[in-house]
Amino acid sequence: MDKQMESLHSTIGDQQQEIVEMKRHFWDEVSVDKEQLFETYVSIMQQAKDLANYERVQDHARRLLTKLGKHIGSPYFGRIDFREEYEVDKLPVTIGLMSVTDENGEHLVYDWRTPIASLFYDYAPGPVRYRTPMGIITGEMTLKRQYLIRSSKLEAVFDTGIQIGDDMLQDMLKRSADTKMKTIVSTIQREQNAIIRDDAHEVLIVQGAAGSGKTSAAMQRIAYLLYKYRDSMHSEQVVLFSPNDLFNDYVSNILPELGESNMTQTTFQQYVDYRLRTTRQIEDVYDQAERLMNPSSEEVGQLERASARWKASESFMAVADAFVTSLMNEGIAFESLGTPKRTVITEEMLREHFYVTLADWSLPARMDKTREWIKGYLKDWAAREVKRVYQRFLKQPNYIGSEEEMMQMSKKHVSKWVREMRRKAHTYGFIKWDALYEQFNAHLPRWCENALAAASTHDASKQTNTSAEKVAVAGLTGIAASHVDPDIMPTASLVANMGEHTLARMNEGIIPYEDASVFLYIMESIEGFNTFNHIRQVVIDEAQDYSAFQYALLSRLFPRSKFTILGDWNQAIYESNRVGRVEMVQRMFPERKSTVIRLKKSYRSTKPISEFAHAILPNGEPAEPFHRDGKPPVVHVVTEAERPQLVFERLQQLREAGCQSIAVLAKDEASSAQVYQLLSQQVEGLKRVTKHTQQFSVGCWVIPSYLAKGLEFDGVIIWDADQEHYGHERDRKLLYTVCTRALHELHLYAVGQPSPLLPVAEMK
Ligand SMILES: Nc1ncnc2c1ncn2[C@@H]1O[C@H](COP(=O)(O)OP(=O)(O)OP(=O)(O)O)[C@@H](O)[C@H]1O
Repeated sequence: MDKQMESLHSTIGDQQQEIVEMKRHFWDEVSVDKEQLFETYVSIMQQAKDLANYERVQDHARRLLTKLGKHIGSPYFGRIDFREEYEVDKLPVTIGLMSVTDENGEHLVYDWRTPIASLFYDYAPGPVRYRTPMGIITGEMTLKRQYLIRSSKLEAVFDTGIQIGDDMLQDMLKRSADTKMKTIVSTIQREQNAIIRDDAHEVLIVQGAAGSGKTSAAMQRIAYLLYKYRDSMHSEQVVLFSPNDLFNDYVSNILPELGESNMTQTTFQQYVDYRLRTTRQIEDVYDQAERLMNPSSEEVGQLERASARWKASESFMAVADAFVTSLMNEGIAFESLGTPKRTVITEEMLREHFYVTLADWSLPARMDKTREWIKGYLKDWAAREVKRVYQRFLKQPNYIGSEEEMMQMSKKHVSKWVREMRRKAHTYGFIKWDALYEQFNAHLPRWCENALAAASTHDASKQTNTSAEKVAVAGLTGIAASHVDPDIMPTASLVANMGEHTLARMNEGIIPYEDASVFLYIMESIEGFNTFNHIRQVVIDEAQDYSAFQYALLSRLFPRSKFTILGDWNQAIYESNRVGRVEMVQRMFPERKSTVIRLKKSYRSTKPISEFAHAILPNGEPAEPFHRDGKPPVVHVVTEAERPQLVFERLQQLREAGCQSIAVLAKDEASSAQVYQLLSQQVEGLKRVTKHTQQFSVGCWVIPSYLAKGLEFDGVIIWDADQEHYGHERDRKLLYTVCTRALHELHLYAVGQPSPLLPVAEMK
């Protein structure tokens, strides 16, 4: 690698000299002589081509140099000796973060993503097989060895068995939590490797316990896919949907560290904000969480929680479908188009065109055709209007100028309004979208009845095996209708209350979070679904936080993409998504081949912390903790007055014990602000995370519980693990989520009675 870097340095240096020379003499050959015009042209083109070539080579050399520089301190981490069937000689295969070849092109180190390297992750010494583009290769692995090399120093060597050595993993897991996620390439576990290299499924769903390496596996998977399909797939064709900007920042280093460019990172909220045609403010998931945690009354809380739950479900999707189906015949509120003084196209004209002229077309086709009709109408209108304005100008004595100028002025005057109206038509501004969603809520019980009726038609058609059209009657997609569960349909009066409550929120100028995706789904069902065809791979992290509507939208948004979906339904802390299940996610991609992989082992926390956290969820998915010793979690029962001082002392103690990142987790935003105020005087460098925080640094942080999702800290202090804050059954998953953020130490503080959801722990 040293030799290669040296040679690259000199190539870059020599070429740089060449480029400077070429640029300096670029114009020397240029002749102004007309006779030599053609020769001049050829010479310039040739030079430009050479220059571009040099620059391309330079660019490549520079990138390679950076890569070599990055990996030279730790050029490999594994070795296997492999003897192919019917061969005599063993091939030693050294594995690292990048392939390195000698001057003859022979591999010195194999990239961890090469087919042969998969043996390292999948097998113990013995008979083995691996898949290559040419077919399956079988043979015997006679040695499997791991190296720990840091800063060009060999620190340890292990010969290992089935799993990638526990010693190595212990060493990795003992380290401190960083502000950025770590790569796990040298210790990828077999079941994680299956996720990383899966190529057979269009939708890969991973359900894994907290800390089981879902996010890590997904990141290495992207690096793997970018390597495998390097000729046809680029990083900008990969999109990551993550919970927030902070999380985006946390994982943003992985791909560059693995030598790839970063993918596009976004949040679903950003898409909704960009796309939803509303003048109201769209609530985000965090404001929703705050609202549901702190309702104005118990009654409102019950209603809002039920509403949020129901509005995320497939059953409710059937209700939205029923509403959209009804709009085929009537009900869309139109917005007239015109100038400030005159209406040009009235609501009535639009209604007539949409519901009579285009009655036989689908809704998206009607939208498109109405838009075109408006544009045509405006063209005729503009011609008439220009004449009218021109006549008016002619009659006005204070306008002076030639007839030509007057005509120009008239055209300019009219085209300003035409442009404005065309823009409105283009963005479907001829529909009163907010009014439409209000109408949906005003008659919610009616759409529920329609949905139930459609569902029974659907069931009947299924039983009698009648035509596909009948199934489609059940809803636009047919997916939702088949999963209408009459048992979870709220009663008619509750439904009416929910509708009214949403209307009241809309009157206050807000679209509640649980409604935003429903509204968008209705809007896109009418307009036609928006699509991004060039995207090849979509990764959805914290998948349990997405509703049926969000999946339905995402699957249509990326029609040509494969999906990697990672979630832990044990961490479904948002009320609006508790109905979500892995099976529901599969149903949302009916035409794509999908599979579910379960990760059962959790790596993040020490064994005592993992066991403590899992005992909070006795009915959750089972998880086996990786065996790493540590101190058991402690529940501290304290008085309110002494808590700040005790937590301060705990922070000091954790810092002295070597914890570099420590989080004090308070349940909601208000208490997190209060804790920050109480502690910031004493704790030097204390920082606070809010939903607007975009970046993370090592140190002590105060964080509202729900914002700690996906992150990890050396030490975690839970400020309010008491009956008052975590007293309800509905708080169980949140409590589990916050406890599983800790790598090495977990301390819970309770004023008065500790939370009844906690397992019996050491109390102080
Ligand atoms: N094979 C591995 N080798 C080394 N460390 C690993 C491995 N798998 C997971 N880890 C570590 O375990 C921790 C948890 O991983 P990660 O955040 O990917 O899990 P997760 O399943 O996404 O967790 P959560 O759902 O709780 O957010 C990280 O510190 C990660 O580096």
